[in-house]
Amino acid sequence: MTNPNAVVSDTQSAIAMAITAAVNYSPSVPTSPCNITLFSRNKFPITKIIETAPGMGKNIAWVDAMRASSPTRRSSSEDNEDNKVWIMKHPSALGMFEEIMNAAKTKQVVIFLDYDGTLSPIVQNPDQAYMDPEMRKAVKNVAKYFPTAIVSGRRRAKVYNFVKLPELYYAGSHGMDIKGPSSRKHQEGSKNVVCQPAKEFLPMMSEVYKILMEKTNNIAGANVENNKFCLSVHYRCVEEQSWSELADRVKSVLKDYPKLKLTQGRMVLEIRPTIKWDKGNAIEFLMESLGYATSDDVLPIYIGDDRTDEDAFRVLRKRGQGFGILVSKLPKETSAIYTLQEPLEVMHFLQRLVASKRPIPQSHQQV
Ligand SMILES: O=P(O)(O)OC[C@H]1O[C@H](O[C@H]2O[C@H](CO)[C@@H](O)[C@H](O)[C@H]2O)[C@H](O)[C@@H](O)[C@@H]1O
Repeated sequence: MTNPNAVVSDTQSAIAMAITAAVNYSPSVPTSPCNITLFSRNKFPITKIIETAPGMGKNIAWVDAMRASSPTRRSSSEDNEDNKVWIMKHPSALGMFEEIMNAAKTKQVVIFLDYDGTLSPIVQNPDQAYMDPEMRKAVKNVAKYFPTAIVSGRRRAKVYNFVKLPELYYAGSHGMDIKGPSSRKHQEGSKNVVCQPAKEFLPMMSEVYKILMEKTNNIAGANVENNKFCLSVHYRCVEEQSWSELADRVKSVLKDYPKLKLTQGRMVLEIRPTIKWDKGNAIEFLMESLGYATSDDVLPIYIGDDRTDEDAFRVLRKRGQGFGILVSKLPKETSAIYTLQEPLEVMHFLQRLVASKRPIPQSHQQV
C-alpha cells in the first residue's frame, strides 16, 4: 500500500523531464505517482520560470519545455567524475566549517533558512511536511545566538505552523509576506517588521485560487495549495499522462490574468504576481530591517534547496558577503558556495554553529 506521506527523493521532481525518454530512468522503476522514486541527474532546469501568462503559446507545451531541458543519461563513471568536480567547486559546509567560522569571527552571523527540502524532507502530501523535533530544537538554539529567518514559498501562517518558533522572522509566499518575530531578544522593536509588496494582488489570488480548484478538481491527485500571495498546483500525485492536461487548464486560467505568471518548482506549478520580488529581495529587506543594509560586520548564511533559493544565493554573491549553502545530493548549477546533502546535514550544521558559540568547558581546554 502506498504511504501518502512517504519521504520522496529530492530528485523526484525531475521525472517531469524524464517521463517519456526511457533512457532517463530505469525501466524497473514503477511509473504510477506517489509510490515511486525516479532518478534524474539534474532537477534544476525544470524549476526555472517557464512562461509568463501573456506569452503562453500552445506549441511550447510546458511538458515539452521540461523534456527539452532534461539531461541525457550518462555512464556512472561520468557521473562520479561530475560529482567530484562539482563537490570541489561547492564543498561541504560541514567539511568547511572551520573556514566558515573564521570568516564569521568578528561578524554578526544572520541565518536564513528555506523550509521544504531544507528543514523538512520532501514528502508526497504538502500538508504533512513536518519538521523533526530535533531540527526544531537546532533552529531554536541557533536563534538564541543569531537573528534567524525562515524564507519559504509557503504562506507565512502555514510555515509558522510547521516551525512553531515565535522568535524567528518569517518570509512566506516566496518572500512576499514578511513579518518580524513576535518574541525576540536580539532586536528590540523588530516585531514591527512587516512587508507585503504584492498586497494589491490578494483579491486576485483568492479569485484565481477558487477557479483553479474548480478547474482541476476532476484531475486525480491534483492539489491546489493557497499560499496567499502565490498559488501552488501540485502534480506529484497526478498520473503522468494527465500532467499536460493539468498544465493546459492552469494556463487557460492564467490567460485571463496577465498580471500573474507561471513558474515551476518541485512537482509543482506556481502562480505568482509579476512583480519583481523574490527570496533575494526578501533577504535584502530583512538585512535592512536588522540594520545591516550597508554593514561590513555581518555574515549572512542562506541555506536552501530549490531554484527559488538561487535568487537569495545571488544576492549574497552580489553583496560579496556571507555564504549560500545549497542542499542537494546531486550536482546542480548554483550560485551557492557550499553544499549540504540533506536536511539531516542542515541540522548538524546548525548544531555546530550553536556549539561554536558555547564556551569550551575548562576540563576540555588545552593548556
Ligand atoms: O520555499 P520552500 O519552503 O522550499 O517551499 C517551496 C514549496 O514547497 C512545498 O512543496 C514542495 O514540498 C512538498 C512537501 O515536501 C512536496 O510535496 C512538493 O512536491 C514540493 O513542491 C509547498 O507545498 C509549496 O507550496 C512551496 O511553494
